[in-house]
Amino acid sequence: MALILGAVQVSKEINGRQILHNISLGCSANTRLLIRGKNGSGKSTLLKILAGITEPTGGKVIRNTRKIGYVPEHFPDSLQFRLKEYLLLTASFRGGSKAYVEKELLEYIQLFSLEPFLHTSLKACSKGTKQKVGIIQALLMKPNLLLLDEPLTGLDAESQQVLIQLLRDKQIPIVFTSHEETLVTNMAKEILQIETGEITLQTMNSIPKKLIRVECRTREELKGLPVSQLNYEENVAVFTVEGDVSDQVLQSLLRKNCSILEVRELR
Ligand SMILES: Nc1ncnc2c1ncn2[C@@H]1O[C@H](COP(=O)(O)OP(=O)(O)OP(=O)(O)O)[C@@H](O)[C@H]1O
Repeated sequence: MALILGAVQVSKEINGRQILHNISLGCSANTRLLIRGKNGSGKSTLLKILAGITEPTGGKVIRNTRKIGYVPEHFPDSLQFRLKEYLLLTASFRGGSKAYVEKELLEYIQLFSLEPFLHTSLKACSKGTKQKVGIIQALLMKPNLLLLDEPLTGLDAESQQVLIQLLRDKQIPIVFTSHEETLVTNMAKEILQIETGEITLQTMNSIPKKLIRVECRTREELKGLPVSQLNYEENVAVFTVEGDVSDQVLQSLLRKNCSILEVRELR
């Protein structure tokens, strides 16, 4: 699969202190890579290097796209804009029709319940609201790769679910850091563990399979879906799907007007 982003033996030294040592990784279309580690282990520094915000002092980064959506851990404090004004401005850099950009922005505003804050100055916005602005800003540019530093931090439970769902539907590679278990179980396909700037573990993460029970008129409705252990009787189908495709399967069934009767994680 084509490489979209790669790090080759990347190191970073700041003020004579080695922050990262020989980190290598690669991202292709299906990547959902979680960078995990204790506070101060070097996760944000690595993400900044991947995003091109800061340069490595050793090794190199290969970027085969220029459309990288980067969401920092902390939204900048010094911006002199109001919320909607800022998002419209940043979205305008992407080009294209203004009406289309506004429509898309409106959808994100509704999705993240930002209506009450549209004309609030960014400086006066809460941490969670600023976090949403950072996320929407990155998504509006239609990136080919997302780099997210602690994306769930500061978001309320409902907005966390909205974001997880949005990200799971994206067909682009996503590299993220998180201390939250929800993102580990719902999104990470691979985990890269770093401790004091060094990779200590690189592993695959299996998202639990799901058992789905659904009412549908004919067995044909299930044709072409990646389901297994299918049992169909009297308009009710019971089957299992891999965790990472379960959302797509559910959406496809809903589009066919099937009624979802049960969705259960299989551990
Ligand atoms: N600009 C800088 N100047 C000096 N030291 C820095 C700088 N940026 C990062 N560091 C140091 O590098 C180390 C790694 O920091 P980094 O922010 O990457 O950690 P992290 O794993 O993201 O931590 P957290 O989980 O707390 O967000 C820390 O010891 C930090 O103090």
